[in-house]
Amino acid sequence: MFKFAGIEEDFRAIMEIKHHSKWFNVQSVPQCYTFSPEERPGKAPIPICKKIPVIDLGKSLVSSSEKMETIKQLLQAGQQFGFFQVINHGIPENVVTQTMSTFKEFFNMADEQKINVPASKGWIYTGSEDEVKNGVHLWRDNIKHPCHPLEKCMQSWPEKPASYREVVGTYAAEIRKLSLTILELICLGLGIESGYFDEISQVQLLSANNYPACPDPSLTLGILKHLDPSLITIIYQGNVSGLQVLVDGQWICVGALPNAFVVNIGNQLEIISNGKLRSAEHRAVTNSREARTSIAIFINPAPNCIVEPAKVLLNEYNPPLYKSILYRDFINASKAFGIHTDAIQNEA
Ligand SMILES: O=C(O)CCC(=O)C(=O)O
Ligand SMILES: [Fe+2]
Repeated sequence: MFKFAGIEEDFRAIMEIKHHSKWFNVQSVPQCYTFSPEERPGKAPIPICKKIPVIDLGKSLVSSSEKMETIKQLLQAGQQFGFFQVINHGIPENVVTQTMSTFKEFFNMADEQKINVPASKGWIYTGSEDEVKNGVHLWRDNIKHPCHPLEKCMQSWPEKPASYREVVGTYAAEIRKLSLTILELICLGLGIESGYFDEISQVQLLSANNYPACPDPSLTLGILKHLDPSLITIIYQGNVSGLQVLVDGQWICVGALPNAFVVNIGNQLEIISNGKLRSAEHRAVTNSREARTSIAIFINPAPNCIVEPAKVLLNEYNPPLYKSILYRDFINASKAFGIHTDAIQNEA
């Protein structure tokens, strides 16, 4: 009995260290996670905004007049908020729930299984300890990797959890179909020739986030205010809200609706629409009650695509408001993917 008492104690001590070694297991927000008063969310409550349109995509299949109505709603939402939600989108609920469970399982794995060498692996895991913006750590862990074409990238995805490749592959394929449907409806609404986006939307990048519960959400952020460098981004946030959008200088919160996807206009679609659709600044905040998982899929142009206002939208009264730019140059100049910008472009 005496012989093992010490060992047991050591074991307990090791378990304690392991338990506390999770960066978010703290009683208060450490200084290195505290954003400046200008950047932090603060204590003022930001209620869920009921005005962000929830668009029933199923209706667009019913008749051509319903389709025209859906297109009108998409364009209005893209102009006014740069954000909308879609329901009745045709993606089976079990595909979405399995994908969320797989990511939760992934983020719960021990760090040794997640840390990797991005250049050789084809996926990038960034734990909060390694992610610093404006000198402050983000309150999130993140994984990024390309997800189209599947046959090219899937074999380089994480091997654990065992279901990762199959489940996330199915999800990515469903999101691809949905994003092409939305882009085609927007295309029709803008009066651009059908199929314009098929060619220009060949890169698809997945970015999943884990935002643990936080002892003081007023001080820190999951993601700082930013614009997406995509055509569109499709986000699933489950039933925990935390996404906020800046509309007319005010932060508003996007409600978490069951089985709905949040869609936002990225700055490449703003350019192509010559400013008719807007890309709105947004951020992710934390909460003190529960962890939040979100899955964002960016639909992007290929690095060698020239992005410019669509020619049919331009005339003497509507001059181009944006210069033509090679997507690679845009990404390199904006450093939209931070230190991983090169790795992500090479892998795409
Ligand atoms: O977690 C979210 O809801 C926001 C994700 C996001 O804005 C991004 O990944 O660019
Ligand atoms: Fe974003």
